Amino acid sequence: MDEQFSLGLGGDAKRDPYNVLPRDGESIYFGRMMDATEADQWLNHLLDAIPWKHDEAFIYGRHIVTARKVAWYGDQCFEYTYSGRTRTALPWTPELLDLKARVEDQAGASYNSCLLNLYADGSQGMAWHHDDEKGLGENSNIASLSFGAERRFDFRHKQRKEKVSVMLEHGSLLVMRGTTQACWQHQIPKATKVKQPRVNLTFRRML
Ligand SMILES: O=C(O)CCC(=O)C(=O)O
Ligand SMILES: [Fe+2]
Repeated sequence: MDEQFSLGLGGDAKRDPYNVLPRDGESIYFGRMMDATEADQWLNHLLDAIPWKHDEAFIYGRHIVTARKVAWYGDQCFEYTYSGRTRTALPWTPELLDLKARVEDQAGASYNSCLLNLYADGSQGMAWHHDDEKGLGENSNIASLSFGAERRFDFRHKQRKEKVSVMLEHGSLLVMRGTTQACWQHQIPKATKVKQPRVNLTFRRML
């Protein structure tokens, strides 16, 4: 083929959004929402400005402290309880509202809360789970924005045990919707070669 007609996808080429899941739900990977320079600025801002804290939980009566750090933001004084602890959301900052508006624009949905996760390096991950906090309702729409180290995100079908994965790039967006949470679990596996931090924001709508 003539070179001028070949449209190969280069390293940074923009791909159309696609559904990562082969069945039973929609998890749309939009790829990068911004260029690397802007994504770097967001990563630095979030690392500095968010009051990161280890998450605590009571599981089978035992006090657990996670390696990963978290923060929770939302519309006025949201409270939610999981693993035996009640948390109160911090009020939105102008910067988080800016990110939220851009995510809502891409996702075509609106959100009123955000859980932020900080993985210091590849020794930290998140075990298999689905997001089903009581306040989320059925067929919840969750938008996941990632900055920093590229990490693999795995889905596992609850019945069929089938697995699919997507690499979450710096500045990228993944939107989980439809029956994703009902039919699939997800995880961030540990990745021992990764030495850089990663920040993830999951925008949600609490009822
Ligand atoms: O860090 C991620 O990409 C996943 C976060 C996640 O699954 C959650 O917060 O429920
Ligand atoms: Fe999750």
